[in-house]
Amino acid sequence: MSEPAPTRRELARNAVRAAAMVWRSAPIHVLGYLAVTLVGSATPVAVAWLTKAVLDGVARGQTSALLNLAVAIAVVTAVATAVTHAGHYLRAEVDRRTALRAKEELFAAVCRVTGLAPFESPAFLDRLRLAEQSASNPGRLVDTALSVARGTVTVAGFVGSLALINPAFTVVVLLSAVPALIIELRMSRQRVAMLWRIGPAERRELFYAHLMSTADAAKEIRLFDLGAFLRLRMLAELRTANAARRRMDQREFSVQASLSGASAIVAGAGLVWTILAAGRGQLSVGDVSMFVAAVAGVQAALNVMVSAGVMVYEQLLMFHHHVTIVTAEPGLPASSQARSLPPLRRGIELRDVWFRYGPDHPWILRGVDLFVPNGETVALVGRNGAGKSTLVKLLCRFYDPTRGAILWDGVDIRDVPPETLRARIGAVFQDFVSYELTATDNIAVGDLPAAQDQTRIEQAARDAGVHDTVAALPYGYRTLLSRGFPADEEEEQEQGVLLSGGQWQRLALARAFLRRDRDLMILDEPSAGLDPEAEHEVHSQLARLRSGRTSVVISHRLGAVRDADRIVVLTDGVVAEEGTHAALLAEGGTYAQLFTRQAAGYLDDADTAATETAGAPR
Ligand SMILES: Nc1ncnc2c1ncn2[C@@H]1O[C@H](COP(=O)(O)OP(=O)(O)OP(=O)(O)O)[C@@H](O)[C@H]1O
Repeated sequence: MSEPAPTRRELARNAVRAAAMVWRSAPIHVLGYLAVTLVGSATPVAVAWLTKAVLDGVARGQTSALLNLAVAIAVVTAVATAVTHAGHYLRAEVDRRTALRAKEELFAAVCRVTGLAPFESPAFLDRLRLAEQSASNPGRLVDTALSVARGTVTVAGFVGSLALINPAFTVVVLLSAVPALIIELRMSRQRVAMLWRIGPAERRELFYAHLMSTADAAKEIRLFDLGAFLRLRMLAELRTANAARRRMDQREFSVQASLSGASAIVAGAGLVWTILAAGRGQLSVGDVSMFVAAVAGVQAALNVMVSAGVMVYEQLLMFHHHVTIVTAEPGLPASSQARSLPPLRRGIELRDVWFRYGPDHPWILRGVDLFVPNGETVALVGRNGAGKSTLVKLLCRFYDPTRGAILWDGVDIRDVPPETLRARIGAVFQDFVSYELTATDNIAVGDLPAAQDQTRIEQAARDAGVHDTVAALPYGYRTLLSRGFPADEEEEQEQGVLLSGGQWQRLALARAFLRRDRDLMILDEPSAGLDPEAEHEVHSQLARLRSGRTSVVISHRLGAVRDADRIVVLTDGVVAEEGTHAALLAEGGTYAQLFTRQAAGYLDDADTAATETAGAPR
């Protein structure tokens, strides 16, 4: 798996973008860093000059000025130390500020993604990981750019001296850096491509490591004794990634060894020429020593420049992942004529909706025609995998139908900005999220602006039947619902608490109650984790909430949906049956079969109980 490398033009644009980001994030610190770097590079020269003056003074016997010179050397040395420390601090601050901005940009873009498909795409997830990595140390760009600048100054300084002695050889030394640059650039492209290739292995390694270190999986891992199995898998992924990195390092090592050999040959040839010229009396001993120093200086500086240039290039290749995500379209195709969405009046229609999760996936919906009238409750039932949750995801426009359309009072929902549509929907999803936040926050996420009002939160909790539970927590609504984080020190909470599955389910319901004023309420298995009494209570509450509102309810507990205005049975990707509970029972189809089987299960239990009671010893 590889991906096309960015073009030169794209890289140039990325360079400007990266420089602008570093500059905008920390202009003062960047300037400060430049200043201390310049001062830092000037101090050795100053010390050298001052030392020379001291030595000359000693030689001439002018000891009166020596004290001042000694103080000057001490001051310059102190300045050199101070600017080194200041440089470290400023560089770290540039890193921190730029990383903050890069992360802000990156995750704003991630949150802008409108559909769910990218989060199920390995390419997107790999890119996101590399983009995060590229944001972790952006100050390196400044450093490497400075190294290039410093190298240029050194090269310019030595090239002058070298050219005076042997102009032709100067050209040879300079040209010898060109193949090195080309080869190193190719290596850095290969390195970035290698990082892309090992992305899935590294993500799997993280996945196994995460599994082994979180409470969610701890029970099963211990009961099924999965520790060694997961650890070995994690290590296998790490070995795969290491092997790819090692191969790359070995290739780089052999290339760099060859390049060093080539530089040594160039330098050696120069030295031979110099010695011969000195032998012929064309060069003095001083010229030979200058020549040797200048060749070494130019080669060392060119090396630094090439490595720094290559590092900038590599960083820009990595930064390309950041730019790709940040500048990507938000996902679902946007209509050219975005329409507003008036409150629902007539209803929502699914017109010949076909859907599959990808071109190589099976069809899940195969031409669903369905009308959800305004103010009515439609219950979706069907066997596992029939496509009920998928249909609900299409209603929220997490995906677009592959064929057909969903119309909201006749308006195709693809013509409406997704956030406008979603603002009109309240939902409890089958796989709702248990946020490791306080109880208040766990409810407030249902409607953040409205949730400023604590009484609304408490009312939603009351409606969901969870108020008493929350109020009885050690810190009431402020209690942290997690044991994985230290609780709020200001509140003097020592550690958070955990809720039971059914209590979490009720909190998720409270979130939905906070959005009770929305046009469409989606309830996907809203009572899955509740005990029978709680289920009855919640369904009665939901029935009150739904009354006069449009809702789509999914439940395998058919007793809970029998009161729906319309029950729709999904089978093989189409609406197989539709009607009221009574009508569908009378029809004697799939619904009647499912319902009677479920009811028989309850009856069997009752019968057993009755038999046991009857047969109990008198
Ligand atoms: N994100 C996804 N990518 C690929 N396939 C998916 C995805 N989500 C669901 N599926 C597949 O779509 C089919 C329908 O799943 P869906 O969750 O809609 O069924 P359901 O009727 O809600 O089932 P259940 O009653 O078990 O909750 C399943 O075969 C499932 O494997």
